[in-house]
Amino acid sequence: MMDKIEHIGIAVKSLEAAIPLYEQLLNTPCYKTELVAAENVNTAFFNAGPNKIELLESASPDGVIAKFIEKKGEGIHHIAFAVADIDAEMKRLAAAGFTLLNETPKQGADNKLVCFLHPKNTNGVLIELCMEKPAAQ
Ligand SMILES: C[C@@H](C(=O)O)C(=O)SCCNC(=O)CCNC(=O)[C@H](O)C(C)(C)COP(=O)(O)OP(=O)(O)OC[C@H]1O[C@@H](n2cnc3c(N)ncnc32)[C@H](O)[C@@H]1OP(=O)(O)O
Ligand SMILES: [Co+2]
Repeated sequence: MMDKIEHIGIAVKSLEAAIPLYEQLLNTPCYKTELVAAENVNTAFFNAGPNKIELLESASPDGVIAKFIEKKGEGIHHIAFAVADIDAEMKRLAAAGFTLLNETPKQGADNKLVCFLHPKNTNGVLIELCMEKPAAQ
């Protein structure tokens, strides 16, 4: 089962410019920035009630965010749902015919394991599943 919307990802050209703007918009400070090297993105997070906003800036000119902005411009890039068991959700969705963009959960921001679903099977919306990483044994 999908739980709440964990965050909405927004592609921006410049975090330096977008962070103060979103701080003003949401009337709350950015609580963390993080480079997610595996995804080639710099991220910035804000709380919005029970949900979060994730700003995404490409960490290199050939990253997925740079490509997205080149094609579509800045804007909403993905919707992330919190899931309690990412392996079980990935199995369920693959069996239902969705296209998983990674076959095993991968490292996301904020100590999460994540999986993306191709937008071609989800009405043009890139979906992210994310699960809090279990504490190391
Ligand atoms: C840090 C982490 C976290 O929260 O923890 C994150 O969020 S990282 C967030 C950044 N990482 C990711 O997004 C990883 C998953 N994304 C990907 O693997 C890729 O971006 C794909 C979604 C497969 C697209 O890559 P691809 O090389 O195929 O790009 P492309 O430009 O040729 O796009 C193929 C088709 O998908 C569409 N397309 C591309 N990105 C899209 C998006 N974000 N939302 C909706 N549609 C999208 C294009 O317009 C195109 O449609 P047409 O064919 O109709 O022209
Ligand atoms: Co995300």
